[in-house]
Amino acid sequence: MTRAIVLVLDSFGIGAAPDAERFGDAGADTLGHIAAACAKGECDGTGRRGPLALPNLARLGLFHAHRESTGAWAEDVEVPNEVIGAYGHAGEISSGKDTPSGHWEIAGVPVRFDWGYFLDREESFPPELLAALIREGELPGVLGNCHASGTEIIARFGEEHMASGKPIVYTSADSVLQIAAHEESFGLARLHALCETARRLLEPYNIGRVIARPFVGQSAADFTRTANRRDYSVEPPAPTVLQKLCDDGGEVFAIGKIADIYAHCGVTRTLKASGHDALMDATLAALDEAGERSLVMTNFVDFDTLYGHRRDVTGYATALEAFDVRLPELLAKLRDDDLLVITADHGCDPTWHGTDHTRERVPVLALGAGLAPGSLGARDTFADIGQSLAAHLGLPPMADGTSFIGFDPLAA
Ligand SMILES: O=P(O)(O)O[C@H]1O[C@H](CO)[C@@H](O)[C@H]1O
Ligand SMILES: [Mn+2]
Ligand SMILES: [Mn+2]
Repeated sequence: MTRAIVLVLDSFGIGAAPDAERFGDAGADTLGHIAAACAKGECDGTGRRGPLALPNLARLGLFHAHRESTGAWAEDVEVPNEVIGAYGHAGEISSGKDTPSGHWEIAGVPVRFDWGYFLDREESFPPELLAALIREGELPGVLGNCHASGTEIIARFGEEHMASGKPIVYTSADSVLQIAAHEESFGLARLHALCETARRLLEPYNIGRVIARPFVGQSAADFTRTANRRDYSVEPPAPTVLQKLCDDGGEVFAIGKIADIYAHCGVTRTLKASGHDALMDATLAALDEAGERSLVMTNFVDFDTLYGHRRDVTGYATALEAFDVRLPELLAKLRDDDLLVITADHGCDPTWHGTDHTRERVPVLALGAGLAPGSLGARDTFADIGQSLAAHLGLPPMADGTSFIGFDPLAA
């Protein structure tokens, strides 16, 4: 039985990338800075205490990979005597540090072109774009029109939005246009339709994603975003390993945001779930069903959305530890020739300035498929994962990446 399981811990970087300076991110280190905050007791509180405890990820080689990436052990973490996984750290060759670029590169298709960006922090969108959105969406106007953190902007404009019917349109350092609107007063279906209109109007602007950001609540004090977020991504620029597997008769189980991120290209089954426990449950259920030549791929989004962008170090540490506790359930389901890969799509250091992603190297933790425990070293591109998946699943080689299947750390 040849199957592959890829878990993307959204935003879990393990140290600044060599080109981080270009992004204003030199020195960023999502894992390292979370561990340092835990070591100082800054993350003690409800539910957790003390140094960052990730014993299961550690046995797969997480802390070893982080040390190879940064040159130093994460502060006060317990390093296991024995590592069972093949571990490495990978840099990104895609031009951006956004979610689609990271995921597509993981699947063997780096983004070499430059995305369009709305760079101005205020009055961010071209007037003609907003005019078309207002006209086609039959809107009384829009609010926002700036760079913002999504929770902060609904607190700032949510009440005015409910009173006026004007949706909140904002962006970030990513190639993205986001629309926040109240699920009840504006309507969820109407928000989704508006995002589809925006997706069409953005054709000339080369923007990666439109994101619908519905929320509920009555006032700034209690507005809450819901799980009905939807991402409208453009299609990957070339067939990913997901697509190649589908085209070759295999199955791809896309769990959580995965289907949206790949614009539904190369997906045979979509499983939605909200929250990391539900995402892990869906992953385990998919593994029970997945047959020969299946890929099960899950995005654990809360690391990024609830903690990284919110600069919530304690929340991030707590979520990592909760993920680690669930990991043995998944390991118990692996068959001998399954390949498990745990990785990330970019960083989002919760101690960093601003609220954007950080350009970082990501962990590549691999288990199974006859891989010997030990270091896979520094990988130049996330596409090494896609190339390895292609090799493992019996597909022709991808154009990018170097497979680590059969890599012998002792010979390297
Ligand atoms: O601040 P929120 O709305 O969570 O948005 C963040 O999430 C988007 C997708 O990762 C990014 O572009 C960033 O702006
Ligand atoms: Mn992401
Ligand atoms: Mn993000």
